[in-house]
Amino acid sequence: MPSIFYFFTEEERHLRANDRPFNLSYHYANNAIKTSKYNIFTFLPLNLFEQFRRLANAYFLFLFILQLIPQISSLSWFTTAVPLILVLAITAVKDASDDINRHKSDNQVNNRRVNVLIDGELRNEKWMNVQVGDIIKLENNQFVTADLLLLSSMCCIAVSHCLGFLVLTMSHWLRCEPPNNRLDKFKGSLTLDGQTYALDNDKVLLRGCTLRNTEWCFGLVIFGGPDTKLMQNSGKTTFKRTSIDHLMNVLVLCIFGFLASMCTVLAIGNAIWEVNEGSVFTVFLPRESGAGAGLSAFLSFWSYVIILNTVVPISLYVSVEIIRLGNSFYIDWDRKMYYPKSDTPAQARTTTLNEELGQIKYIFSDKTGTLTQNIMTFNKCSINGKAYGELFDFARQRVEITEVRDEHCYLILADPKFVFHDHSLVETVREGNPEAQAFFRLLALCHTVMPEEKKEGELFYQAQSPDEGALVTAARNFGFVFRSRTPESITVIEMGKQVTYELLAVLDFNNVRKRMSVIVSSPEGKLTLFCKGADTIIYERLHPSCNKLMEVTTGHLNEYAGDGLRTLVLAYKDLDKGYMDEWKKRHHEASTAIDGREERLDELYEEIEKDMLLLGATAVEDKLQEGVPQTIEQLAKADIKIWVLTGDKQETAENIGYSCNMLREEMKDVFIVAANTAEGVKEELQ
Ligand SMILES: Nc1ncnc2c1ncn2[C@@H]1O[C@H](COP(=O)(O)OP(=O)(O)OP(=O)(O)O)[C@@H](O)[C@H]1O
Ligand SMILES: [Mg+2]
Repeated sequence: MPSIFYFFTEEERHLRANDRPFNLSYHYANNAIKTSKYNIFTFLPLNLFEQFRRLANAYFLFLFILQLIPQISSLSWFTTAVPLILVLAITAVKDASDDINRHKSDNQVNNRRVNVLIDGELRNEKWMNVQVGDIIKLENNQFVTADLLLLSSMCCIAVSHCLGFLVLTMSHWLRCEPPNNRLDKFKGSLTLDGQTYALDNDKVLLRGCTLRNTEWCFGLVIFGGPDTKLMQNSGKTTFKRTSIDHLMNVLVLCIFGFLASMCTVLAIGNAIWEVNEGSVFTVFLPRESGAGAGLSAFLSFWSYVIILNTVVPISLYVSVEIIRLGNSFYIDWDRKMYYPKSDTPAQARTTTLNEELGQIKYIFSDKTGTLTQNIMTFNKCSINGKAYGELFDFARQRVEITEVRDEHCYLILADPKFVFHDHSLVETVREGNPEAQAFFRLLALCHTVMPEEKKEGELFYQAQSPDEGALVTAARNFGFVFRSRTPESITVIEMGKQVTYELLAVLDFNNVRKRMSVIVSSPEGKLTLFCKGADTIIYERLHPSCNKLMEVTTGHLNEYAGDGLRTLVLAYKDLDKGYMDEWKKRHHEASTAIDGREERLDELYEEIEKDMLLLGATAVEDKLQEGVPQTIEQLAKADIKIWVLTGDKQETAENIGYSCNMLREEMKDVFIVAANTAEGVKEELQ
């Protein structure tokens, strides 16, 4: 391939694993990074240039130049030069020390070591010497060196479809998109022995991440150093201006105008004086005799600029900055903004925006984890039309509390911290109620949790979403212990008996689908699809025979939502072998398709996730964080409008809104905007 490509903007990246000469011909950036701005030689000119881009400095420089002209200045040059040089020097020292720190951190990162596969053996190389196309080996808890295509790993965690180790002599060819800053998208393809495989976001590890729960992995470097998504995202920070800055700029400009007009008037006066009286005053300013009145007026215009320069309050900028700096110290020191539990003081991250704090009109907040604790507890459930969980009497007080702990010998591996306030459910499961068992089997199978069993009998769950963690833990304590998973199977201990299910497909969750499913085959060969998701979504996809059960369950769901609990609906469907085989084939085709992959998969999911049978619903509680209602009340008093983002069911969201004082009783008609398009929303608002 011609190296001419280098001169054009890259349109598509081509590379081959472990073929340095080939990859080098494209002149891709290697893995060294540079965040520093200057080196020894460029420091002085670049830094001065940057400093003089600030209005105050440029203004003083201009005055200084005027003062150097003897015909204009009656003041000596050092009156401006000394303060200017002082300011420049202090800033330069600060910039230099910042840049030295950047150099240090660059060096530290660039000199990290990683194992690179070169000529068939692993060599310990510096990060900066890693090239695009190299195969590197990462170990647990190591930082990911560059943007990698995951080739193989011990314990595939996020990646269920590993590509298998690239045999190095095989003819292969990798094409992918050029470097960009989209963290959530990656498109590429791998041609191996004439077969093309699609590569997507799931198969790349990005620089800046850390490898976890994985003994080792091999990855192929796709983007290095400045081309990595991390570096592509670290753009220049824009300088933010507050409204006071704007006002100050306008005022200073007006004062400049005033100065200019004053000098003009004085210069005209000077010209008139000279015509009438002659140039007697020139003892102060050395001027050649015989110069015309016009020239003299022009020169004296600039003299007045120097003499009257104090009307321009350029030091205002400096003073305001000092005030803000002091202000930010007060914020950092504020005892009332200190949270002792986690030892967190308030922190003024930027010193330029302090006064804007008093001008806040809107607060945009996330719900889960920001307003709430993000500690989910499985509280209630409805199985086949019967509700279990805390029982309340009319006065809404607990009447019967029986805690479910691992007092039963069959509950091996139970989580000792789990409590559930209703004993009848344990009895129901133990008696072998098929729906209750299917309910917990579903919870044990349909999720993306990773188990970790460090010691025999000590099981930990690592859940990306805490809701799922709570549900799987619940199943575990009711006798359906999710024990381990591989990309092809899930092992569950059901009422003390170990059962391994073959995992045929995972229909992932995303916030458009609002549901997730798994298709598993039991050891007896029975094929089942288990699905859990938002009630509205699942209800649309149920078999008509569930109508009655649906009504009862809806009643329970409304009750749960009324208590502000997060609900999920569970459903299942038995599949027959012939259909599944055929579906699986189409699924494989769709998942390796290069264009329209997502749409095709969605269609297939839609096709199989229908006519399901309802099992029940779960209710998970996520308590509000301490002080949230009080804080929101205070904010509301200050007339600050608050927007909260959540994916919860509408009733749940409303109830949480009430419980955290976002919505108050007197706000009688909460109105709902339910449109899906920008236009629709506008119309409804009107
Ligand atoms: N792991 C999951 N499996 C199946 N369905 C889920 C899962 N997580 C959430 N859902 C459903 O999808 C809906 C949207 O969830 P999503 O996670 O997108 O919301 P969110 O924006 O994270 O909201 P929140 O911040 O309140 O969690 C939820 O109301 C729930 O019904
Ligand atoms: Mg969520």
